[in-house]
Amino acid sequence: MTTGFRARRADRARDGADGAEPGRAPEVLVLLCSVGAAVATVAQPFALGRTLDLLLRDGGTGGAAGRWLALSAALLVGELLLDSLTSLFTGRCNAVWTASLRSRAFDGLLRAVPDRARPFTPGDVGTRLTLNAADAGGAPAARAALAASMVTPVGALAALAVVDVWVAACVLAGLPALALVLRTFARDTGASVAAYQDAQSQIASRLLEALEGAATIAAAGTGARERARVLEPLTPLAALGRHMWALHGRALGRSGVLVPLLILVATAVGGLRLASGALSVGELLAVCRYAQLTAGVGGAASLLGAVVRGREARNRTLALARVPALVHGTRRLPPAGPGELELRGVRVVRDGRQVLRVDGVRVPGGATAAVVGRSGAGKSVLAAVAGRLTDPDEGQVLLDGVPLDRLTRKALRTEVAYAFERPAPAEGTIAEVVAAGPRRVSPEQVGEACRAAGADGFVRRLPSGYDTPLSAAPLSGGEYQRLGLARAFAHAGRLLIMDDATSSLDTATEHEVDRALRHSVRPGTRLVVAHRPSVAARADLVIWLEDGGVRAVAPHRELWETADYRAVFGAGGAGAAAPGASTARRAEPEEARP
Ligand SMILES: Nc1ncnc2c1ncn2[C@@H]1O[C@H](COP(=O)(O)OP(=O)(O)OP(=O)(O)O)[C@@H](O)[C@H]1O
Repeated sequence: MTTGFRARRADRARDGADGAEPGRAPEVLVLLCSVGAAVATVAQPFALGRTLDLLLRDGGTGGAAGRWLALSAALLVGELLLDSLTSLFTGRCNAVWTASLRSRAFDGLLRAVPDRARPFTPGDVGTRLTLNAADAGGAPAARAALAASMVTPVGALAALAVVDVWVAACVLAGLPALALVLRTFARDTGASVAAYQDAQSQIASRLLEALEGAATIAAAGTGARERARVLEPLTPLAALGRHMWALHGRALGRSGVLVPLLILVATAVGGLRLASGALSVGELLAVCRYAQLTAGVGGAASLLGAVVRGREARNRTLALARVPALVHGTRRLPPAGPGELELRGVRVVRDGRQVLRVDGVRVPGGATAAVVGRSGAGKSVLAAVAGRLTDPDEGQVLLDGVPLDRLTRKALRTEVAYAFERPAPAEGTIAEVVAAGPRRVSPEQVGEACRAAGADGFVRRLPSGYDTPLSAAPLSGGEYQRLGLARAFAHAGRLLIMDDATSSLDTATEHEVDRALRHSVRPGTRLVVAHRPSVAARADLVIWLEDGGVRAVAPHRELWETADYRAVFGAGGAGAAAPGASTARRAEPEEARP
C-alpha cells in the first residue's frame, strides 16, 4: 500500500515536471455532484419508509406524512438533477484532461531531441495522442465517480445499521466476498489493458508504414502480404479483448450471484424481524432498499475498469512528454560573426555503436563544406550534430566559438537553418509555409527565396499562385524539395545545413540553385551533404567520412586523386583512372571533374 502510494506520488511529481496539469475543479465538481446524488439516493428509502409508516398509522390524514412525502419527492428530483450535472461535468472534465494530456505529450515531442523521439513511430504517436489520451482523459472523472460510488453502499450500510443492526450485520458479512471480486478484476485487467493498447499501436504503426510505401507495395504486388503484416497484431488484440470481456463477465457474474443472495438474506432476516415486531412495514421497505444499495458496490466494476484503463493510457500518453528535451543555454552569438563551425572531439553513439567520430574539423566562416561518404558513413548524423538537432555523446560543436548547447534556443534557430531531402508537410498557403520560421519574412523575401530555389516558376503556374494551400498543390518530389529549400533560404542565418536537400533536382536545376545560393541568399557558412561529385567540386572543402570517422578534409580536386574517394561516387574503385580520365568522365559530366 505504502509502496503504491509512493509510486503514485513519484508519478505525480514526474508528471508535474512535464507541464501544468489542469486544475482539480472539474474533477471536484464531478465528485460533489456524484456525492450529492448518492446522498439523495441513500436518504430516499428512509424518507419513503417514514412516509409509508405515517400513512399506515394516520391513514393519510396527518400533516407529517405529507411533509415526508414532499421530502421524498424533493430527494428524487434532487437526485435526477445532480445526476444530470454529473454527466455535464464529466464531459467537461474528460475534455479538459484529454486536451491537457495531448498538449503536454505533443509539446514534449516537439521539445524532444529528435533522435530520442525516433523509437515512437508515427502510428504509435497517433494512437497515443488520440485513443490513449482520450482513455487517460476519462480517468479523473471515473476516479471521482468511483469514490462517490462508495458513498451509496457505505451510507446505505450505515443507514441500515441505524434501522436494524441485525440485517446490517448480515449484509456486512457478505461484503468481503464482493470486495474480493472487485480486487481480482482490477488486478487481472491491468496487465491485459497495457498489452491491448500496445497491440492497437502496432496496427496503427504498420498501417501508416504501408500507406507510406503504397506505391512500392502496388508495384511489387505484395498487397496481400502487407495486409497480413498490418493485421498480424489483430490476433493477439482479439484474444486480449476476449480475455478482458471474460474478466468483466466473470466479475459481473460473480457479483450477479452474490448481490441477489445478499438481498435475499437481508429481506429474509428483515421479514423475521417484522414478524417479531422489531421492524415496522416502512422500516422493512427501507431495509430491503438499503440492502440493495449496499450490494450495489459490485456496480463499481465498470468504473474501476475505466480507472485502470486510464492509468495505463496515461503512462503511454505521457511517455511522449518524457522524451529527453534539448536544453538550451543562455549565450548569444558574437554579432556579425562569420559563421565558423568547429567540431572538437565529437563522438556520437547509437544503440551502443559509435556512428560518428570527428575531431578538430573546422569550416571557416563563409565557406561551403561538402560532407561526402558512402551510405551509412555518418553524413546525416554529422549534419544533425552540426546544427544541434541532436547532441553528441562526447565533444563540442562550436559556432563562432560558442558551443551550440550554450546558445539560447532563439539564437540557435535564427542562425542555423536546415533543408532536408523530404521537407515536413505543413499547413497553410505556399507563401505562409515558406515564410514560417524564426525570422520575419516579407512577401518579397518569400518570392526571392523561391526564385533562388527554382520554385517561383511552378508556384506561379498554380491556380492561386503563392496563395495556393500547400495541401492542395499537386507537387512532384523535386518541386516539394525546392519549396523546402526556399524555406531554408528565406531563413538562412550564418550557418545553412543542407542534408541531401537537392537529391531530387536534375543537374541543371541543382547548378542554378547553387549559383543562386551563392549570390541571392544571405551569405554564410554552408554544410552540404552531397552524393554527387559536382556538388563536392563546387564546395571550398570536402569532409570525407568513412565508417563514421573522418577519412580526410581537403578540397575536392585533391581528394579526387584518391581512387577510394572516386569510388564513393561510383566513379571507379581503387585503381581506377586518374582525375579527368575516361572512367571519371563517363561517371559524371564535365562539372564533376575538378
Ligand atoms: N537513431 C539511430 N539509431 C541507431 N543507429 C543510427 C541512428 N541514427 C543513425 N544510425 C546509424 O548511424 C550510421 C550513419 O547514419 P547516417 O544516417 O548518418 O548515414 P548517411 O551517411 O547519411 O547515409 P545515407 O547516405 O544512406 O543517408 C548508420 O549506420 C545508421 O544506421
